[in-house]
Amino acid sequence: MDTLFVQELELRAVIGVHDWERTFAQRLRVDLVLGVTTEMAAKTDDLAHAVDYAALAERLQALAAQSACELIETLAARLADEVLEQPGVHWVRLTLHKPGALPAAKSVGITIERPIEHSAGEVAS
Ligand SMILES: Nc1nc2c(c(=O)[nH]1)N=C([C@H](O)[C@@H](O)CO)CN2
Repeated sequence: MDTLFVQELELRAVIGVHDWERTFAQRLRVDLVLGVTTEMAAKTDDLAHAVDYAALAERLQALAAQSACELIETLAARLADEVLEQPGVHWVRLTLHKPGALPAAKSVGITIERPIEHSAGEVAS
């Protein structure tokens, strides 16, 4: 199994448990590691046989922008489900950072791991 990664993708989302957090979109960052098979993409040199990380990044940014979760756990799970909807993704490890959450810390966040069985998405061969 190969891995495809995206580091520090910027997202914006309404997120947080406090009333003041419900009034504006906060800046978040997400790190992704995807379990993928790359043999066919490498053999054909054709994006149609690869997981398109640019298209995936846009989908995650759009999903975050439309969301309004209270907890980072909830948004992370929804983002992971979206990743697993992509054909060819077998599993995902996703870290969601909320840099502004704790003034005394550089960042806080959560890392979740999900196998394809966790989602309704199908794996394309
Ligand atoms: N486990 C979590 N703890 C907290 C969260 C969260 O999303 N998951 N969120 C908050 C607040 O929204 C915080 O970011 C700002 O005070 C607190 N704890």
